[in-house]
Amino acid sequence: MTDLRAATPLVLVGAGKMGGAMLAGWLENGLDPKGVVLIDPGPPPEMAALIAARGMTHVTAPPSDLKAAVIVLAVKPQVADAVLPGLAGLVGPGTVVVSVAAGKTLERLEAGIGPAAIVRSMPNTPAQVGRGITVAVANSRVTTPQKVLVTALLAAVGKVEWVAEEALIDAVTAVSGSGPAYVFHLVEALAEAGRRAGLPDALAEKLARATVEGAGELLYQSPLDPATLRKNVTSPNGTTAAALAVLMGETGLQPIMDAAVAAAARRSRELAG
Ligand SMILES: NC(=O)C1=CN([C@@H]2O[C@H](COP(=O)(O)OP(=O)(O)OC[C@H]3O[C@@H](n4cnc5c(N)ncnc54)[C@H](O)[C@@H]3O)[C@@H](O)[C@H]2O)C=CC1
Ligand SMILES: O=C(O)[C@@H]1CCC=N1
Repeated sequence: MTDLRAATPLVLVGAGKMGGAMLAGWLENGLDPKGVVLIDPGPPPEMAALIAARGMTHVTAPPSDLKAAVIVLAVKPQVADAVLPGLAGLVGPGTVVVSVAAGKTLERLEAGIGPAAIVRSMPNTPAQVGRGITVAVANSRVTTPQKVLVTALLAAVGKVEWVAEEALIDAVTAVSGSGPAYVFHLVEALAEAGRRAGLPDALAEKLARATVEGAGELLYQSPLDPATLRKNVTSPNGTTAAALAVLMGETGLQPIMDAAVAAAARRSRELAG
């Protein structure tokens, strides 16, 4: 288990779906709830329950008497600019700010909060079960120990990759940040196709869900690459081959995925503000 003691006091700004998923993962991994301060005027009910159950400090505005070790900014990009100046007082000489806000550039973040060590990162919600992946980029003020600390924090909820080129984060957002939604939609679409093929509702849902769960777990545990795993399902001239002729055809999944990822990356660039 990662030692997260150096990450406190940790101020989490925005304890919604992403901030909450990371927090749940950190608590699972031993983060001391007494070292956590949550700033959120309206957390979702399940988060409010977790805050109460674990005795975390919950405020609706930044406290004036605290210097944070880590500030995690997990509010919507559209409210980040308004929130950042109010967080400046929490920044001390050792503080590192970690933003998960889609689109918000390091330059824009620093313009809001003032001179600070800042990491722009893109996690995803499987962080909640310790199976996220986060890609991060640091500004020039981030020290090596701060990078080690942020890596420990992010690694507590999944895999971590650092990039030197900030522009890559828009494509990262489009692939892994938003990606879980594409997979969940695949479950919805597979279930719907099953219903249209005559399966009862509950069975169609159960089959689609279990198939994606199982395929994901196989991918996780297997040393084989996805193409080989796919080929292992595909008998020559069998049922899978018939389906893949559609999915891998000219109007199949690849052009749709290309368009979806391009749209998400474009939106990430727009969200810079
Ligand atoms: N949901 C996801 O899968 C991912 C989200 N992100 C990023 O995470 C950020 C948050 O997104 P979600 O968690 O999905 O949104 P959300 O709406 O679930 O959570 C945002 C939280 O911020 C709180 N909030 C609003 N105004 C605030 C303020 N002035 N001060 C403090 N807290 C305030 C809200 O009450 C809410 O609990 C966004 O910037 C998004 O781009 C990044 C990766 C994945
Ligand atoms: O949809 C969004 O904008 C955020 C960023 C990645 C996932 N959710």
